[in-house]
Amino acid sequence: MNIALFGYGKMGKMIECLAVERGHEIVAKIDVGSGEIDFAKIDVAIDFSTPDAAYENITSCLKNNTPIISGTTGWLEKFDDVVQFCEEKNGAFIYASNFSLGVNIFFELNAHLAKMMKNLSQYEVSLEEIHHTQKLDAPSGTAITLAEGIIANTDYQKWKLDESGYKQIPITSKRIGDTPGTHTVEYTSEVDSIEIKHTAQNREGFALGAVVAAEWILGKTGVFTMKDVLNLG
Ligand SMILES: NC(=O)C1=CN([C@@H]2O[C@H](COP(=O)(O)OP(=O)(O)OC[C@H]3O[C@@H](n4cnc5c(N)ncnc54)[C@H](OP(=O)(O)O)[C@@H]3O)[C@@H](O)[C@H]2O)C=CC1
Ligand SMILES: O=C(O)C1=N[C@H](C(=O)O)C[C@H](O)C1
Repeated sequence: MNIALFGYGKMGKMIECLAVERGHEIVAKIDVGSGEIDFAKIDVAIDFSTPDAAYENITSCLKNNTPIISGTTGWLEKFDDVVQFCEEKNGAFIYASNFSLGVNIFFELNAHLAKMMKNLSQYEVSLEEIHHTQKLDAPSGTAITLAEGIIANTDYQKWKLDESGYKQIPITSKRIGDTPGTHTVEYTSEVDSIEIKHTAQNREGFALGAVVAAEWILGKTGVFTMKDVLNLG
């Protein structure tokens, strides 16, 4: 499969290694200021760029009938526009705030726990995410997905960075060294606390998930999620 990488930073480089190991060819590495793109030779594109660049990268792939996998976080105010555009173009698109198998299992666990906690008003929920100091967005996309999973299964109505409130989930974001990504969901009462936690040891799980998603989407049309790819739940 011929893969184009939009964004050739920490993730782009890791994806290149894994994709080549799995027998794919990287036919384009698109970074800031790259010239014209020859879409004719691209089977599928993978975008791990920046919050400012993702929308343009994704829509240019859809305009050129190129399936696109995006893991870039921090641009989701335009997500609905992209979904509509993908449908208009009869294109193929997957976004995931986190491509790792472990985090996608963690998302299922989070939803299940939230259902169990729904009527237990003595517990209050909070989220914490820790990432490396170069990260541009906060809270992390993964923390937002976790908060949305709790909102969908309880009476909580929204999340807020660093702020508790009525029916509101507080998210704390910490930036420490080179931390690849640690997410904790905690329910606390007067007498105890329940905690579930996912710790990425490195970026390999994210990169492998993105390559698996690229392999999976070839020949399909529509807007999909990692739940479709991994056949979870
Ligand atoms: N969904 C998931 O599983 C994961 C998501 N992420 C997300 O992926 C994104 C990238 O992460 P990471 O690789 O660590 O970040 P990096 O900063 O290491 O890499 C981003 C790259 O994108 C480049 N870039 C900037 N503008 C454009 C553009 N217009 N088109 C193409 N590339 C561009 C940057 O170039 P320059 O440095 O010159 O600006 C840089 O090389 C982030 O949003 C992060 O949150 C990260 C890990 C896992
Ligand atoms: O920027 C990162 O590094 C990561 N970003 C994603 C996020 O915002 O959730 C996924 C992962 O945690 C690493």
